[in-house]
Amino acid sequence: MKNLRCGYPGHDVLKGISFEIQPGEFVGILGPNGSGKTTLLLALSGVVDRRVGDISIRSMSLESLKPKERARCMAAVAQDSQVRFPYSCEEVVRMGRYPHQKRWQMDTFEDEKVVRRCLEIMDIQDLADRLISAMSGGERQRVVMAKALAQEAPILLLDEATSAMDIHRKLQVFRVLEHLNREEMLTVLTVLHDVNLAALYCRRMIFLKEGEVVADGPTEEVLTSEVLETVYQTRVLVQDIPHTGKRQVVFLP
Ligand SMILES: Nc1ncnc2c1ncn2[C@@H]1O[C@H](COP(=O)(O)OP(=O)(O)OP(=O)(O)O)[C@@H](O)[C@H]1O
Repeated sequence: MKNLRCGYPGHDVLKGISFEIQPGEFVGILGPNGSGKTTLLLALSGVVDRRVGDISIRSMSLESLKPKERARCMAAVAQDSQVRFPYSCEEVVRMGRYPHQKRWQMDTFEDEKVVRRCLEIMDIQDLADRLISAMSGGERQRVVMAKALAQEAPILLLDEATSAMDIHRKLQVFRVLEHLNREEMLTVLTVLHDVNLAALYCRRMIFLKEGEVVADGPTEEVLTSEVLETVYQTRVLVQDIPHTGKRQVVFLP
């Protein structure tokens, strides 16, 4: 992403953002409400048009990719992934295979295998026949995550994709993502409000404020009280936790 300016009619949200992400990185995008995190992911997915600047993926400009090619490159989970029709959970996960299929093509053995695997790794086999419209928020998020993984794209964009899950489920999902990231080179770019969850799994963090990057680097370098107090205007205590080797943040009242 090079010098990207974009936003909505009448106002630019991102004010000249540049960064490069290498295959196999696990990156957290953090920042206050309205700082432009969702807009950044929407620009990367090609939903919000850029006004100035360039976005390229594997040396190809985003605009040169056809929708199905984009979907084979990147899978995305939106902040509020509502599925308004009464599809079963399995049908929703199956939709993730669409970018790999030709028109009118029946599901192949490979499609079936991938759908089974994604139901299993998101631990939703028991929900397979349930209607997505009749699921809890956290259950629905696991289904939508399974659908994104079924796309088998090398890049995964997540926008608060685990926000409705309990802590056990959040950690379970992030452990799966970490495994796919390390073993299969899945590149993960995730918007998160939970700084401590990000600190456990993201090896790089990009902090946005008012549409600009205020810090970008390895987690151990940018997750500091100075950066957090600048970004969130809140006093914090940053600690390195023994046994885990991870850094965690306490927000002070
Ligand atoms: N469809 C839209 N039309 C006009 N303005 C929008 C639209 N969507 C978002 N905005 C505005 O753009 C700015 C950035 O929004 P964005 O959703 O990218 O922020 P965010 O960092 O993801 O926030 P949050 O943490 O609350 O999800 C905000 O000021 C918001 O009000």
